[in-house]
Amino acid sequence: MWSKLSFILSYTHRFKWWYTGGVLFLLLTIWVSVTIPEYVQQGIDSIAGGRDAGSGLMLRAVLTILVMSLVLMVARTLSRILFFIPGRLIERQLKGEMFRKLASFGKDYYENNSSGSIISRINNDINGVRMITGFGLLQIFNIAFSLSLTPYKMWMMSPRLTLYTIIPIFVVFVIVRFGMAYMVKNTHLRMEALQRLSGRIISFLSGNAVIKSYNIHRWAEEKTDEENVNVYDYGLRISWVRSFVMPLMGGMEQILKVVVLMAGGMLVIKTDFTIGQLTEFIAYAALLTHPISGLGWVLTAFQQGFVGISSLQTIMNRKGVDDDRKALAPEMRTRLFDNGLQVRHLSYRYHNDEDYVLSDISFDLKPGQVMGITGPVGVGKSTLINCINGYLKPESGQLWFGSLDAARLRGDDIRQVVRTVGQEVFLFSDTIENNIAFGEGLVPDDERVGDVLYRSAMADEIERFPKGRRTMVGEKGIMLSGGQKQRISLARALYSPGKLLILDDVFSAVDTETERFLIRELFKFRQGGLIIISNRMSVLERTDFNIVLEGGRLTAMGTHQQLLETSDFYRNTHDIQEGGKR
Ligand SMILES: Nc1ncnc2c1ncn2[C@@H]1O[C@H](COP(=O)(O)OP(=O)(O)OP(=O)(O)O)[C@@H](O)[C@H]1O
Repeated sequence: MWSKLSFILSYTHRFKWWYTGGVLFLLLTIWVSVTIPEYVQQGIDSIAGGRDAGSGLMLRAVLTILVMSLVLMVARTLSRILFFIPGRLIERQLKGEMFRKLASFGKDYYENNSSGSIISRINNDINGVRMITGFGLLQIFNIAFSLSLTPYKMWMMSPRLTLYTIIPIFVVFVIVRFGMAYMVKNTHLRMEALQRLSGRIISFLSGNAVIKSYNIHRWAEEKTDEENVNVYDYGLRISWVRSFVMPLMGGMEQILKVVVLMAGGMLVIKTDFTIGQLTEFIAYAALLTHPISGLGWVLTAFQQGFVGISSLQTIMNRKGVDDDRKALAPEMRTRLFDNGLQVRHLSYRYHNDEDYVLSDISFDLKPGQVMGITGPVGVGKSTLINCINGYLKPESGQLWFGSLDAARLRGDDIRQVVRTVGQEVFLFSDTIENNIAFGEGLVPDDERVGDVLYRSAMADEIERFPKGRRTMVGEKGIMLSGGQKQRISLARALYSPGKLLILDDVFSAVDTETERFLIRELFKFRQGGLIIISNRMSVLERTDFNIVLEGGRLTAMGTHQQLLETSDFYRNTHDIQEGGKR
């Protein structure tokens, strides 16, 4: 509870002057609201007093009510503005902070949380915080002021009549409380169902091509509908409560009026009360209904908001993969690969309870060298390069950049000098040139873009697009072929080169001629080191040396010629490919 309150306070205190202004205008609003009935009473009683005695008084009362109503309107509007804007600003800040935090998590977080559910949960949770810090706080002050001033005024007029009004208010409050508790439970269930639904929809939309090619629309629709029905069911329950509780509020105002009219009417008959006083009392009773219904709403909003806050806190308190690592000074960063890379007895497993994917791997890569990695499928080639580029964290002492232990380096420091073109290419829904140049400033450099497009063997193909390099690639690059996407991804790495370039099987989707061109260009212009994962001999025979991975172990290392003699896997692959050529 306290941690949640301090979470709210840590954001609200940044806007304390907004809230202070809001509270002052709210006080003015409530003071004017409870003062107007006094003038109504004066006006009515002056009418009852007859023309001579009353007309002047009545006119004065009417004018005062008019002025006060104007003040009320302005003060109420300002009080709302001063509470709502901080609520929205806090929502904006929180979304930014959450995005930064989520971006700092490693792969393990995303293995257990689908992006659909993360987005939906965060939106829901942050909405809850906005409700609390905006309308919620306004209501709390509103209720506190109204429930102290209005009953006081009523009590001063007639303690007995005040007690009569409390009974229906209490009954309705209890009903509202139970109704709201039921609503909170269902809102929570609905939120969870919505998260699952968003997760499914996102996954089905990204796998739309598979759904179409296997003609499994019905299966996807049924899966989606399962959750859709849940969202509908819970939503319906919430609507039922709303349809019952909200009219109850309106009803309560009428019940109160009847109670006050009956009990107060008796007082008027006994001449203990004037007609004006009775009208004033009825106005107060009506003023009470809103804060009481507001109380039911506030309790629910806070309960719901607190659930959201604890889920946000879980994310906020989770450490990013690099939180404990110190950033390198900029000059150290740029010289990170100056002494090459040393891998020493590297072993890696994804989870503590699983077998090692990589075992006891050692090799050196000097600046300027080209190294090939080859081996059967699933032996840990991508895992190895993800250890080198800092996405995965090897244990201390197993991977070094000169004298710097990679286990102590931040991933972004490593990736400033190590560029990777992976198997899975991601393109943003933007133009080709922006997809290439996004890492460096907002305006792509025409000449450099042209140069890297040529070196990635994309220049001719792009000329044929209607808008050339300004062609939009569509969601995730949908309008490009697999090979084109890979080469744009290569162009991206060449546009802002690091000191070590890693290519994970990027030649798999290109023809032999394009492959030859790409290799020639890569070797001609390479800066620093180059690691290429490939099983193609045309690539491996041109490197300085290659390593062969089998079953997570390094089974052979050497030049193309050496490996033909020492590695069975290498020789077999060579023979098969040579056989294919004949
Ligand atoms: N995030 C992960 N969590 C758990 N296991 C994983 C994860 N990623 C990969 N693996 C496992 O690690 C092993 C090696 O995978 P990796 O992708 O490194 O192989 P690879 O040699 O690059 O395969 P390919 O040639 O098919 O690209 C596989 O058995 C795979 O199932």
